[in-house]
Amino acid sequence: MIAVIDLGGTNTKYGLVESGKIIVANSTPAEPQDGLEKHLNKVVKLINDLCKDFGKKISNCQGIGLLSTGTVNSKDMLVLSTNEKYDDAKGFNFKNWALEKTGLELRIENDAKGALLGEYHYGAGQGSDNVMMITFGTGIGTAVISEGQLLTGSNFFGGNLGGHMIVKTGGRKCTCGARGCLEAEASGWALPIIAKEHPLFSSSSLKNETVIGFKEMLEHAEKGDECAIDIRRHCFQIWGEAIVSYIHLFDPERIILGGGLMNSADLVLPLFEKTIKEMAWSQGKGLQLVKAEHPDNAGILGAAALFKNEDKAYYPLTFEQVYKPTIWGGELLQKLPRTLPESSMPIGESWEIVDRPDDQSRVVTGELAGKSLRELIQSDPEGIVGDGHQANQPFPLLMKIIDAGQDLSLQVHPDEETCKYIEGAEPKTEMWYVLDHKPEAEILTGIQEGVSAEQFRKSVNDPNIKDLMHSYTSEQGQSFFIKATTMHAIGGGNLIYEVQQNSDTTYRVSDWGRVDKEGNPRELHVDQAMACLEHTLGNKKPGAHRIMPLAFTPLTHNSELKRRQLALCEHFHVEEIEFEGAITLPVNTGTFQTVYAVDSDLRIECGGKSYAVKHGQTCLIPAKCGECTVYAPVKSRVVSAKTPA
Ligand SMILES: O=P(O)(O)OC[C@H]1O[C@@H](O)[C@@H](O)[C@@H](O)[C@@H]1O
Repeated sequence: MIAVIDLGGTNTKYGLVESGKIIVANSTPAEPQDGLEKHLNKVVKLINDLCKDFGKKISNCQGIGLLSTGTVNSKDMLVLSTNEKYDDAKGFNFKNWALEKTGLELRIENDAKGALLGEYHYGAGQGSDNVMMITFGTGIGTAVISEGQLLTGSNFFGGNLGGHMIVKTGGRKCTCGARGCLEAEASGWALPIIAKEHPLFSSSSLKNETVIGFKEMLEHAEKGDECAIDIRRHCFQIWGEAIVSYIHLFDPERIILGGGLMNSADLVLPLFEKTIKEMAWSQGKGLQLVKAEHPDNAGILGAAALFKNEDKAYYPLTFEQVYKPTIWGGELLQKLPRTLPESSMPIGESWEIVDRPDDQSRVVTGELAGKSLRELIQSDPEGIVGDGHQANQPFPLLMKIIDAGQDLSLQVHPDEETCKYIEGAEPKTEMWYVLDHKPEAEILTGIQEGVSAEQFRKSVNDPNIKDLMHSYTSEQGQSFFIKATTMHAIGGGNLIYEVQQNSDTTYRVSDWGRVDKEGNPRELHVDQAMACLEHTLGNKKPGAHRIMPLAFTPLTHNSELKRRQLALCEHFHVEEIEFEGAITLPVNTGTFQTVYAVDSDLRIECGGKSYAVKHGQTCLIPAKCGECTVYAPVKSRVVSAKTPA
């Protein structure tokens, strides 16, 4: 979502835009007399009020897109001159103001260029890369896009000052200081002057009008008023000739016409077309003359389009796996359609999504291929992870597949509280989803009720310590919630999908007497484990946190779609979705979401493109990704994880 401000001469428009759609827009009178900063602060407050309706704050936006009258240096975010509006805009540090006031990045552009950007991306300019826009309003604004780029020039007014093209040598004095500019000879602000100076004005019906604008001039001419007819002839001649000059200068494929004059488009367009035919090079062959599609809101859309480049980069991301050989690794992973690396020890873990100092997921497909998850988060934390995420914060979760050829150690992970007392410890709550298992494979989780911490510690070298634990026979599709400080061990013969807090802290109490080829045992961490345990047992919290499979709950009329919640805690929300055909994932939830393909290859459609997710692969849908539809050719399950709302 982008906050937008269009500082006009009379009114300031403001609003919220998401993916080229105006969510809400409003306007407030411009107050140049009170100074720019005061006015901008007021507008920020108004935008914040709009955000509240969506349960958000302005700081949740991706940035502020701002349009200003006058010449705008869009590289350094400065207004260079305003031509009599908001004198104090010149030299004002818009960038710092936005950062201090809202914490947001700001982009700024001239208003006529902004309106063209709006039409180019979301309106009458779509499909052409050589477009000019002319806005006939109080003044006459122009902007040019040539080969897909906004024309800038050496002083940022390239293509922008079409209203100040001199059309009459030694003509009327213009607001810009020159004489005979198009604006001075035929614009909204010049019309009353032109009328009053006209020799027939004293006998004209225009004399009775309090305001003489395009509308009045055209109406009176239509009724046969001689003075209005002559002014109309004069204006159309000048405008038509100016357009011919623009065609000769910029060679556009399409000219978009906007502003108040276009309320009479049916009259105006044929007259312009006639002049072009008579006077333009090659009679303007192939040139399209069109009316603006967003007469009132092109600026609002264009201000948001200043962030468009960042907007469009996201799509469902798949990553290279990071493999971890372990002493207990197995061979169930080999059943998945993937090539495993050669290794002297069997692969125990496949890290599917990871952002840790020593291990990084790297994107495999699309224009972000090769980028690490860290790089992506650093450049757009909220776009990848979700609202409020900071660039220096790691991805909150870690997803793994654990291939247990043998029993893993009997172990425990610390929680936030225990980590305060153990240097370097990181909290780790995890959940498991049994993907596959050998017959008789087991899971141990939770110490039996009534067993004291002391009794447990005395048994750490006893092979029968298993008897002090709850044990479960593995079942495909079964899930376990392993809250930090819960003692557990994954038994040999299990293939497990794990969603966990981003941590690598494990305290082993027993490795079942296992040694490596050289006869060395792995390190144990009994003291630290007991510190975690005492916390649990001391508080007499239940030891086991197994989540029994819940009854399937159909959520839609489509009885083919079944969802069940696997784990819901402060760190993650994991669910299993079973479906055949297509499901559309919710968009703009303020968080990323991951999709693991449990049973078959999947296809995800996003932004008109199709992305493959192989059976056994995890796909990350960034927070600011567009709408995604997941297709499964046959009845399939996915395990989807996200951070809770
Ligand atoms: O310490 P070992 O036995 O290698 O087991 C370590 C593994 O334990 C599992 O229960 C999970 O928590 C994994 O995330 C972890 O990597």
